[in-house]
Amino acid sequence: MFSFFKRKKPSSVETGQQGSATPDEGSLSDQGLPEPQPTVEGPAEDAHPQQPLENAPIPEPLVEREAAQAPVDLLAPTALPAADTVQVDVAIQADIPGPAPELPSHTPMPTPEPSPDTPMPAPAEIEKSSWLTRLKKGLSRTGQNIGGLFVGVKVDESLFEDLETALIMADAGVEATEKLLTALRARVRKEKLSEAGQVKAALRDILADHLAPLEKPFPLGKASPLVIMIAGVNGAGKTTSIGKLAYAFQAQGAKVLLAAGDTFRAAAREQLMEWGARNNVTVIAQDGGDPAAVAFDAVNAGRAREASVVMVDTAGRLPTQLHLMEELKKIKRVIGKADGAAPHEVLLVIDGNTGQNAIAQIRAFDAAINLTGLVVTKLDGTAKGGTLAAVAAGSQGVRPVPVYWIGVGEALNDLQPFVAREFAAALIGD
Ligand SMILES: Nc1nc2c(ncn2[C@@H]2O[C@H](COP(=O)(O)OP(=O)(O)OP(=O)(O)O)[C@@H](O)[C@H]2O)c(=O)[nH]1
Repeated sequence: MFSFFKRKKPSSVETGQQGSATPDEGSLSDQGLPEPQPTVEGPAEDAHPQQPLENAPIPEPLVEREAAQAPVDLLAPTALPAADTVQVDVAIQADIPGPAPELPSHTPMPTPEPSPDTPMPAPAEIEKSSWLTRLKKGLSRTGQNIGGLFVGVKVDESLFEDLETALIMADAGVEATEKLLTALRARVRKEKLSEAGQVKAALRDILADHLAPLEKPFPLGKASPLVIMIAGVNGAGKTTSIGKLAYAFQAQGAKVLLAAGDTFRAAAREQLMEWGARNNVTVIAQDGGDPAAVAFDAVNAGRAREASVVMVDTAGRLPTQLHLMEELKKIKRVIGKADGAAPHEVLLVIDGNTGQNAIAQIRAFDAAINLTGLVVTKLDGTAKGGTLAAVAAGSQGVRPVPVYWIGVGEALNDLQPFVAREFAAALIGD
């Protein structure tokens, strides 16, 4: 549910003020880039006091919004803002309370007195173990299907046959399944493994090694601002992931700026603004118009404000919608006009429930915009998780694009870096 943004009525907007630099590629030709046009600042009334809003020409509707001037108390109960017009084509009140973010549940529990003999786990350890529990829970369907095969059985050919079926059912695909089972048979022979538990441990190691090439730390400090373009099919979790990443990057000390490049769906822009408010970061938005313009302005704004990260959201699209795939290529090209080395990272967000279709998505988006990484969401619920094994195997000609993060829920800390060993353990129910 989106909050209603209360329109702040700026007392004035500077006459003739233009909005975004147009992303029209004609005007962004190699002959010379247009000077980035001034943008309408969030708290515009202080900046441009000369002319009443009613009489002012409506500027090109670029909005640069300081998402929240007062830090948002993430744990505070949500006070619904007074419902008013949703307007983002002029300055928006900066201190609108957004809805409370989904935070890890904080159920008050009676705290037992720590015994002097019992070492207390460090907060980081608690956080880690809770993440692993959630990952395991998210992948429990596959975990039970595969892990259950090793209970009370002999190590014989029928175990391998059942494993083959379970891996295929988990969306691992034929290539990965064959590769994994060939390696497992060889290990069983070589090490003369006779216990089902030993075979399970061997499978976990082989799977972890198989997935390891997909594990890569995200190069947050590679450039400044690091421009990250985010793409994916409709509803994959792009905007939500951007919000979670903004939170995570800020926690690492980064200064984040967001670009509402999904100009197709108005609610997506508002959704991103909510995330901006929650994280207290600037959001560059435009009412309708060209997503490339928003991206272009955001990169320039990021540089001017010395942001360390600029994340550009884009509208969801299917690889079969060729004109929309062309639009995505254009956004990428125009970002490159604002900064020759950008976008530094091009991420595809994939819904973990998509199964083998994820492979087709990766192939198509990779061909269009040359992906640098994946974010796999919704590995909770019905996701089977084996798709990552298929990606690692280069199934159906897919390039094994690194998986930077995986998501197992809607809470802020439900998106975490992909760790092959943890994922492999969860997949086999360990
Ligand atoms: N269960 C679960 N839900 C998620 C996860 N990530 C995102 N979602 C939910 O998925 C839904 C769609 O997420 P969005 O971020 O709006 O997806 P989008 O890709 O930006 O959508 P479009 O802009 O329409 O293409 C929202 O309800 C999110 O809360 C996840 O890891 N687990």
